[in-house]
Amino acid sequence: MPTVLTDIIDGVREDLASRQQSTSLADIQRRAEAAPAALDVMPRLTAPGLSVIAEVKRSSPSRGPLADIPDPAALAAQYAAGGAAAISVLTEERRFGGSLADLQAVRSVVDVPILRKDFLVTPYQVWEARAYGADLVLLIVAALDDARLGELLALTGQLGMTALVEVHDEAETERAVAAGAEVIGVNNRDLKTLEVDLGTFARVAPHIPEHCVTVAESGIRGPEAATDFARAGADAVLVGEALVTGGDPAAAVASMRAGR
Ligand SMILES: O=P(O)(O)OC[C@@H](O)[C@@H](O)c1c[nH]c2ccccc12
Repeated sequence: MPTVLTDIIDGVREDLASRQQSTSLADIQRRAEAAPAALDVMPRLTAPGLSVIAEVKRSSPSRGPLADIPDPAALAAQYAAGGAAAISVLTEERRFGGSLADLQAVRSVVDVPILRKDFLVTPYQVWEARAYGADLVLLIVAALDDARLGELLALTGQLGMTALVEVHDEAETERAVAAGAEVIGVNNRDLKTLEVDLGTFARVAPHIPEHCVTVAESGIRGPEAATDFARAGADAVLVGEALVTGGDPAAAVASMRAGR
């Protein structure tokens, strides 16, 4: 049955096919191997207090255009100044207005770990993430079967990166854990319908084992909400819209970190 998620992935696969025409897998692998080693995000995510993963996000299918962001590197530098544990850069073009050029631009100015936020369904995209300087990749359980999830998770580790494995319910959490996920993000937004239910995190988080890092994602408006998620078990929050639409991104990140 087609869902918003399958529609997005259809577009992602088309764009991927055209990139693969101009850059072979061997070429992208060479670039990945020549890139400086990936940064280890784990010490930052397991440090005491609430970590903030701050997102560079221009628009989204559910909310439409959010912010122009003519200079994603400047925004990322502000996030870093506010103490972001990692910076998420959307690279999906059609629905989120992102690009690999944004990832590259952010990489050139910050030395905090960077997450490639996209709909990764093939090994090529994982190599590509590393070639453009990513330290983490998003793997969405709802978009992958068990074999693919395991394959992409293993490749991510081989390339020295960390996977943020995204779930939305208990069954997906079990699949993520069985695949060996170490960092699990609970998305409050259902990617099949785009609806946000802020109660999702509190329902799903108890099913995440203690040894995993737990991230609350989507719909987090401010420091009070961040504190609520921390109390409900989040080690980190992933925030986009509230940071790109608020006045002072560095101060906004800092205030969310204070919520613990
Ligand atoms: O802008 P928000 O509501 O703060 O959400 C950020 C992030 O959680 C959201 O962008 C996101 C979570 N999972 C995703 C998967 C694909 C694209 C985007 C996302």
